[in-house]
Amino acid sequence: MSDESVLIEFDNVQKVYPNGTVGLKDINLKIHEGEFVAVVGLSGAGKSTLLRTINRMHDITGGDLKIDGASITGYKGKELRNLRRSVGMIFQDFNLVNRSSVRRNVLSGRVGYYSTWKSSLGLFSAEDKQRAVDALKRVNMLEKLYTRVDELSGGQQQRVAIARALMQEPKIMLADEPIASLDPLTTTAVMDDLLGLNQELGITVLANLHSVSLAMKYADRIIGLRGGQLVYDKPIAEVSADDFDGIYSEQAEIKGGAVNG
Ligand SMILES: Nc1ncnc2c1ncn2[C@@H]1O[C@H](COP(=O)(O)OP(=O)(O)OP(=O)(O)O)[C@@H](O)[C@H]1O
Repeated sequence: MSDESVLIEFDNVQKVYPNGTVGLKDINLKIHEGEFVAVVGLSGAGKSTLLRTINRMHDITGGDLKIDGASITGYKGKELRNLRRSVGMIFQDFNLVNRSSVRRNVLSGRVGYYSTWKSSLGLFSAEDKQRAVDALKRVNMLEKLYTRVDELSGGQQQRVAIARALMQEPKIMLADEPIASLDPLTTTAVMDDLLGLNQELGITVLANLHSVSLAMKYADRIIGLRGGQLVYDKPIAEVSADDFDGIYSEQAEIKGGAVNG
């Protein structure tokens, strides 16, 4: 793929947490616009850390991270707000406001575009109210517009979280173990939603997944982490199931022994 289509670039990225734990080590990685990348690896491999450096939920401690060719490492104030608007994120535990309605939760995805006082009073424009309806339609949740979030199933809540992230009009969607709390049926619905926004809206998706078979079904590229290092990176056409036997058994071996993290 051409270098012009590089959207996210990790250049020798390091992340050491304040307590000394190494989260990421020498990561060199280019993600292209429109890719659906699955990040696999055992627990503690650094998958969440990798995702969270992209929206600066975690600051890196070495190297550089670029989005659209610009280093985001020193972003503050307006630049940081703009970065966070352009990067949507969903989480394993959904992170919704349970006692509020679906509509209110989805509209809250738009707060990055409002002054604090307007959003705290719920003064959203007609255009944004329509945007919320459209986002909910996309994930088949419009009928729940006025339902309280705590009356929804896990899968429905994750779909609301996707709609909320879509309100930001993101270029990038980070999905941190998006289906880890869901049953197989709702897993398919949520993964199909992510695939839809990748293929239909052109949003670049990075999803941390424990399931290799889901990674193979949905992603067009798989990267593997172990002990904070990038140990695997292949387009889906070149991936074989044996690769994962290798990666996971090797990981298990190393985790039991030499490598910290
Ligand atoms: N806030 C933190 N402070 C210190 N260490 C942390 C922090 N967050 C994560 N770590 C450590 O960094 C390493 C990578 O963690 P990370 O959560 O990125 O892994 P992961 O692959 O996403 O794991 P999981 O699948 O369990 O979520 C682990 O050793 C973890 O304990």
